[in-house]
Amino acid sequence: MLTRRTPISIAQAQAKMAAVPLKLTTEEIPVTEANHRILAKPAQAAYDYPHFRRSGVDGYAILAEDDHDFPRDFEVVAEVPAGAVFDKQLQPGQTVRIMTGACVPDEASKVIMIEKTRDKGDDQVTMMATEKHSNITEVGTDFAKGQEVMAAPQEINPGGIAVLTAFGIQTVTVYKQPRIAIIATGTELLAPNAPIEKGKIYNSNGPMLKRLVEETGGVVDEEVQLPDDDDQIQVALEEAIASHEIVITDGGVSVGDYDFIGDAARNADEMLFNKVKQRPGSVTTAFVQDGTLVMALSGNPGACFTGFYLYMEPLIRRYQGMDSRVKKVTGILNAPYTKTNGFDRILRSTYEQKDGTYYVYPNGTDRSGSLANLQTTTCFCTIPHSTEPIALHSEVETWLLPFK
Ligand SMILES: Nc1nc2c(c(=O)[nH]1)N[C@H]1C(S)=C(S)[C@@H](COP(=O)(O)OP(=O)(O)OC[C@H]3O[C@@H](n4cnc5c(N)ncnc54)[C@H](O)[C@@H]3O)O[C@H]1N2
Ligand code: MOO
Repeated sequence: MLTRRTPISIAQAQAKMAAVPLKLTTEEIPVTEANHRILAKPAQAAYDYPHFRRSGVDGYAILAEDDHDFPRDFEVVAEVPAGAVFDKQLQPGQTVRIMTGACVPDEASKVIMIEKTRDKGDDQVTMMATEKHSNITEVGTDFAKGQEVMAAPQEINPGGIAVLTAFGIQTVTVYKQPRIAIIATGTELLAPNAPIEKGKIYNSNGPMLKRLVEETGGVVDEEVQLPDDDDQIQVALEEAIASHEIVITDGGVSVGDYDFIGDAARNADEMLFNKVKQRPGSVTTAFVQDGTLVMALSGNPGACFTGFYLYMEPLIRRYQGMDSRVKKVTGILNAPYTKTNGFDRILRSTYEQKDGTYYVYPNGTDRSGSLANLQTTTCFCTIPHSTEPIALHSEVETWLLPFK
């Protein structure tokens, strides 16, 4: 029997996803493994940085009282390489030869660069001229002791790893990444190494979804491909739900004889939606079962890609205390689009930004079943449902995609 579905708007579907309660948990991990993880607890400076007066050049440190009447001769009383400390007191007429990164004696006011000096031998050096700047980085120039060096939540990047490491911080508290299972369904799906056959296709959505999840900060620890077999799908779904925060299914969500995911949605603890007023991806379905969110994306590649960004990306980000990275802006439609639509249509597009305005270009086909433009799409734009074609240069809601 054909099951009737009640479609809701994209905004309503997104609101339902945003209202799903999530249990955010944290873990402590080594800083060296924290790249792209989301910091959950801010980090503080345990000491001033730098914590000693640091020479910015290779040269000679001098006292303020000697900083006049150049050229001028000095007695070189020590050499201070990086890592060493001059443990005496610099006297008038004396200098220490000091290297970049080395600790400048407290009493010195300036470091004269080597290029401005002449070595006279016998521990004597002539400084030819003074310097405009001290060439010394004072204590606490980067961070003062107790200052927040990294606020939370934020994504740690290689630069952030340097900041944390500079304070000897070895572990950080980050949000746990949601564990996600991907179940691709379809008897037409071939094994990756099988020869191509008439009527069959490779599971191109599976690897795409895995990378989309990973780029968003989730962990895919189960990836299965199943034929359209109700029993097999039910068993896989139950097992995946029992051990994951999120399960993504792909395909088999329409009303065909072999589309079994819709039944699981209707029988679930909570059905969020099983049809959205959008193209592509009107069949997109979401439900909660035993506390696990199941997102059923369309098998059609264009719809699968679109559905991920509209519904999955914000959820995976929220699991890590962060907002979606899909940036919503107003764009100007820079190519005609004459089709009328009963549902809002999300066009895979590209954009350019000129003088603060986003110009949006539909990126070839808008067909749900096409994957031709997935590599080159950089944004979506929404063509609102309407019985009239949308005019060229209309303002359109535009969704800039991350990683593009
Ligand atoms: N009678 C109706 N038929 C259809 C309706 C409808 O309302 N009534 N909706 C259409 C719309 S709209 C869409 S979208 C699709 C959705 O289909 P499913 O999500 O159930 O997906 P499948 O039927 O399994 O496959 C659709 C298409 O995608 C290909 N596919 C599936 N899995 C993959 C994969 N892992 N990698 C690449 N391609 C995949 C599959 O071979 C089909 O060509 O239903 C319409 N039908
Ligand atoms: O929902 Mo389908 O992807 O709209 O063609």
